[in-house]
Amino acid sequence: MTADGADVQDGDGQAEADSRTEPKQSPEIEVPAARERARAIPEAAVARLAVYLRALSGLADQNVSTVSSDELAVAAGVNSAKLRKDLSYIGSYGTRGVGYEVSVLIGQIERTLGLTRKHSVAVVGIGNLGHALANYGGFPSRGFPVSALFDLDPDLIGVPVGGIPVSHIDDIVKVCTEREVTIGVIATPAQGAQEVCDRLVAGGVTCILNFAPVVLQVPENVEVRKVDLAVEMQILSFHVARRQQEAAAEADQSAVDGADIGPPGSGGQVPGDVESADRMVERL
Ligand SMILES: NC(=O)c1ccc[n+]([C@@H]2O[C@H](COP(=O)([O-])OP(=O)(O)OC[C@H]3O[C@@H](n4cnc5c(N)ncnc54)[C@H](O)[C@@H]3O)[C@@H](O)[C@H]2O)c1
Repeated sequence: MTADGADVQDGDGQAEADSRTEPKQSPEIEVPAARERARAIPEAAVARLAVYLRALSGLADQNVSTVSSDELAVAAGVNSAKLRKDLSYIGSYGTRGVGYEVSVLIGQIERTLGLTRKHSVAVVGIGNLGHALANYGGFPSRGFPVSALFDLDPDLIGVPVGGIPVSHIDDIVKVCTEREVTIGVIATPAQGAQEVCDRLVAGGVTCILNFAPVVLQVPENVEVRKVDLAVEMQILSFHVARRQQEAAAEADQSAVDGADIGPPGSGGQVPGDVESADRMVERL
């Protein structure tokens, strides 16, 4: 894949104005600066960085060495101005006429997302959701191997799911410590989720992905993300409703505009557009 000449232009970010080339990799200076930048990255941009990483990994698999922002934006399904802005948060501006070096950008995003650290995942609650998560083959290839499963149902203990035998919840601290689990996925009912969380933390887990419909209390050094598909659907619903409102407002506006340029003698009203005229009267 080749880069287009117009790749690295000012998008929407002031940060893009000063530099056009990749900062030199100097660990002594680069690491604290990168940490500082990572703190300032908006949450939504962090989520998109993960999407760029997936697209970049696909390009690397095809031996693509450079990519333009337009090409990467298409591959990631975002607009290229947003992509350039997001990459500016991690100090990556690409090179004019060349674009971004795929391997360098992968390294930068991985460092920013903390993926250079080895992760190991435990899933707790091997019911419908836990089974699906444990059987999903996509986590190991993205750097998140599942290494432990826990439940309290005696029928499940010792049964392999996705190749890993389910351990009893009472062994959670010991097993998590031994297997150096860093991410705990809670897929138990709400009741009991806090206790599961506390036990994961006691086993050294510092990242919790919580599917249970409950707000968890954790120490300051522990990061929690709550996954709620109903919330995602509500957000989708909000966007659709907003689009419909915008479309209705536009239709109203064009009715008003149409009324202004109506045929001579019509008093500005397009014949038959009684409903729009009524709305105009309401507005007055
Ligand atoms: N966030 C979402 O979008 C979403 C979607 C689906 C389900 N969920 C939630 O995920 C959770 C699991 O749903 P499910 O359909 O898989 O339920 P499920 O009843 O099929 O499975 C729950 C499992 O947890 C085990 N369990 C119960 N208490 C436990 C404890 N203290 N320690 C260890 N294991 C325990 C049970 O034995 C069972 O195997 C529920 O809280 C549900 O509300 C969330």
